[in-house]
Amino acid sequence: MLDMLELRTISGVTGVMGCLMALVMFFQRRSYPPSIHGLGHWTAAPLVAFASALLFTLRGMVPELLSLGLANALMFAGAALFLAGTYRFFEQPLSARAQALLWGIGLLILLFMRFFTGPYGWRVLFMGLLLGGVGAWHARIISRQPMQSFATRFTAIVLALSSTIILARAFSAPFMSPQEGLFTPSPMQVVYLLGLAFGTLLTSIGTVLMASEHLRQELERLVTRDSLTGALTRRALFTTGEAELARSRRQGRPLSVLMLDLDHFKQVNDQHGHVVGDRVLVDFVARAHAVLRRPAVLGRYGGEEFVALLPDTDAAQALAVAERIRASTCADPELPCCHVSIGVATARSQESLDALINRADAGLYQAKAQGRNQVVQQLAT
Ligand SMILES: Nc1nc2c(ncn2[C@@H]2O[C@H](COP(=O)(O)OP(=O)(O)OP(=O)(O)O)[C@@H](O)[C@H]2O)c(=O)[nH]1
Repeated sequence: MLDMLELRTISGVTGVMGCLMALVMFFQRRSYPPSIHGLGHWTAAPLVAFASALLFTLRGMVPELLSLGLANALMFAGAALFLAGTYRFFEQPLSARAQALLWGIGLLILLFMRFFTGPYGWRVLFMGLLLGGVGAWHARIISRQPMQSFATRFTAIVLALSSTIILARAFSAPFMSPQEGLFTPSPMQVVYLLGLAFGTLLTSIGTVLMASEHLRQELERLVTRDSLTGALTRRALFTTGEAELARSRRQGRPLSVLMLDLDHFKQVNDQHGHVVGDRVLVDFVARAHAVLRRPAVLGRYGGEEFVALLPDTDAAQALAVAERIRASTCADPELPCCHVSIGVATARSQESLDALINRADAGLYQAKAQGRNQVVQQLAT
C-alpha cells in the first residue's frame, strides 16, 4: 500500500514539475523577442503533461475513460506539442500533413484505450511505442541541428534516455503479470515513473537553456553584424583584425587586407532611390562573401566602404581574391550596375592594424584616382 502511494506520489510530482517548468517558460517567453519561435508550444506542453499526470494519479478514483484514455491522449499531446515547439524553434515548422498525422494518432489512442479490452500489457506496449517513438524522433531532430551547444546536447540526451526507458517498459509489458498496473511497485514501473518525472523536468530545463542560448546568439549577432548587409560591424571588424594580426605574428603567417569602395554609389541612390541602393549593397556583400573562404571575414567600414581581412593570405593571393571580387559585381540584371575599387595591403612585420588598413586605403585612393573599377596593391617596401 505504501509503495503504491509512493508511485502515485511520483506520478503527481511529475505533473507539478511540469507545471512549474511551464511557469518558468511562460515568464521567459514574455521577456524574449518574438523572433524566437516555439516558446508557446514549449509552455503548453508541460501544462498538458501536468493534466495527464493528474489524471493518472487519480486512477481508480475517476472513470477509466479519464484516468486512462484521456490521460494517455494528453500525455501523447504533451510530447507532440514539445516536438512541434522544437520544430518551430529551429525555424522548420511541421507541415500541415505531419501535424494532422500526429493529432490523428492522438485521437486513435483515445479510441483504442476506450474500446480495447485486452490485457493491460498490450496497452502499455502500444502507448510506449508511440511515446518512445515521438521522444526518439525529438532527440534526433535536436541532435541533427548544425549549431550544437551544451543546451542542445543536454536536451537530446535527456530525450534519448527517457525514450529508451519508455521503450524498454513497452517491450517488457506483454510479459508482465496480468495483475500488474501503473502503480504496482515493480522495478520497471519505478524506473518508468521516475524517468517520466525527471524526463519532463529535464526536458523543460533543456528548452529553457536552448531558448537562452538562442537569445545569446541573437544578441551577439546584433552587436557584431551589420543589420543591412550581414557583414561584420566596424567594431567587430577591429576586434577580429587585432586577434588575426596577433595570430599571424605568432605563427609567422601572412595577413592581407582589402579596402573596398563601391564606385559612384551616390549616383545609384540619386537615380534609383535609397531602397535600390540598399539592395545593391546587400548584393555586393553576398557576392563578396561567395568569393571569400573562411577564415576570411568582411566588415562594413562605413557607408559603401568595406574591409576584408584575409588571414593566411600572401600578397599574390590577396590580389587574386580582390580581382575575383571586382569581377563579381554588376552580375544581377535586376539591379543597377555598380563597380568596385579595391586597395590591397599585406602586413609588414610589427605593422599595426591601423597602419595596415591605411595602406590598403591608400591603394583604394589610387584606384579611384586612376579611373575606378580596379585593384591597386600597396606592396611592402
Ligand atoms: N542606400 C544606401 N546608401 C548609403 C548607405 N550608406 C551610405 N550611403 C550613401 O553612399 C553614398 C557615398 O557617396 P560618396 O562618398 O560620394 O561616394 P561615391 O558616390 O561612391 O563616389 P566614389 O566613392 O568616389 O566612387 C552617399 O550618397 C551615402 O548617402 C546605405 O546604407 N544605404
